[in-house]
Amino acid sequence: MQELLNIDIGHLLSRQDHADFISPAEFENFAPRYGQAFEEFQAVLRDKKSPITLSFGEEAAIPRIKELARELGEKYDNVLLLGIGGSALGARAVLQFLHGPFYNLEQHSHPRLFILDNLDPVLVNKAVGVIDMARTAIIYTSKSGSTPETAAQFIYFYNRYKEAGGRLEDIVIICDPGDNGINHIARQLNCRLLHIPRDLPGRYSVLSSVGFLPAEVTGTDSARLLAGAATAHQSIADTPLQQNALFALGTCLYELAVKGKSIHVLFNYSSMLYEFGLWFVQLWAESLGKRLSLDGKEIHAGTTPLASLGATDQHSILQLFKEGPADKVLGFVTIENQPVDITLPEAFPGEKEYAYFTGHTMGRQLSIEQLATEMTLVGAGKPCYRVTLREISPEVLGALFYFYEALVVYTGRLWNINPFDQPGVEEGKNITYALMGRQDYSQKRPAYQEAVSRYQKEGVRLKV
Ligand SMILES: O=P(O)(O)OC[C@H]1O[C@](O)(CO)[C@@H](O)[C@@H]1O
Repeated sequence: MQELLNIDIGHLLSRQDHADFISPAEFENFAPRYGQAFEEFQAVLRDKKSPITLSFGEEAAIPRIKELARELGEKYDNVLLLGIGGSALGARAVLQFLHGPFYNLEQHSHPRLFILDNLDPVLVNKAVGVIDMARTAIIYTSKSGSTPETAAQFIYFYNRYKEAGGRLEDIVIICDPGDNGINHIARQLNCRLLHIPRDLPGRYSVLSSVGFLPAEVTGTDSARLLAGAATAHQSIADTPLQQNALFALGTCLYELAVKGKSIHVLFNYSSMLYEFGLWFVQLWAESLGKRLSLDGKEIHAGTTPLASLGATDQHSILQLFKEGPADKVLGFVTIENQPVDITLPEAFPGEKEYAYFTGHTMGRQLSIEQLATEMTLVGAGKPCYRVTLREISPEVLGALFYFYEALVVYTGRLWNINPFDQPGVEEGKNITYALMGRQDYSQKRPAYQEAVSRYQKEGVRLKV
């Protein structure tokens, strides 16, 4: 049987020395140079000692998650998921990949799923206009429980839910098991509570109750997502260096970054992968973008992730990819076996711009366009790799999530950084807490207020 994922790195390599690609000598040097780091990483995976392997322990939680999803489905027409970043992007990716963008408009036996992942009064107001709170269950997902955007949304919808006569014990809270405000609230409400493994960071948590419950609500078997991840895990952890796809790709991406390819584009050739692209952006950016190395040196690690959609973005950003700065490496993601294809009937036979479509399928046209795009980029000196997905299925998506999580953690080792923290986002949060009047930030408030007014005075305003 065909593999869940196939990785082609052939067009990251060149036949001779080439500044934009990996040369044969550089490639040959991978094993002696990085082999030990990779084999150590494999050992950590095999021993299930990496935070990402905590997902496999979540198998035990699946029966309870299924039961909860079934109950919510029986009682409610809608499920409203409140979360942001890693607490929402994975669920969005699962929904889009397995059900497409029109899930909420289709007729089916499962509840509609609304994922609100922004603090935006206009958006919230629009949602309120279409969601009947009396027929809506709430899932509040926050690893830390202190993320201010999600907390504000929860406060608002909790009140609307109460006003609509909602049963407090049906609210679902998904969070870290620590002693924090969100757990206190869960106990106070006596509501449903699911815990995320303590050492599983939010952006790596899609393969836990964070992704599993919304998936199950829409009828996706989360055990199949996890089974796909387990297949990828086994291949990454057990395949020797020379044939290991993760070793080859991760090492190429790191070496290309060092050679100045500072932007990593994921060019997804399926609208079903659009949200996966957003999940990838957070995972790559927050994990690898680090000022300090593990030994405290200022290194400003990482490359900038970008998500693009084929064929759509051939008509927007492709021009820049091909002829703009030579600072990008591109990964194409394609689907080998589409669940449906559409054959084009004969039309306008006398018009040469239209006649040639007759008998072609849209799927075939998309794969021709993907190949044409990739080939022209490689021809223009832009290194490209390709990930081919066997089909649209939970197993494939689980494997894809896990593969990119492992890719990030391995390349994090090469950068010598911690891929599991995000110190850079804390300062902005602290200013928000202080200015919003959070009690335990009262001492810091005057200094922040002064800094804010100084900052605003520095603005140079021009009229249009
Ligand atoms: O799940 P939480 O704790 O609400 O955090 C949401 C997001 O905020 C961050 O902590 C910072 O952006 C992300 O890492 C995380 O996914």
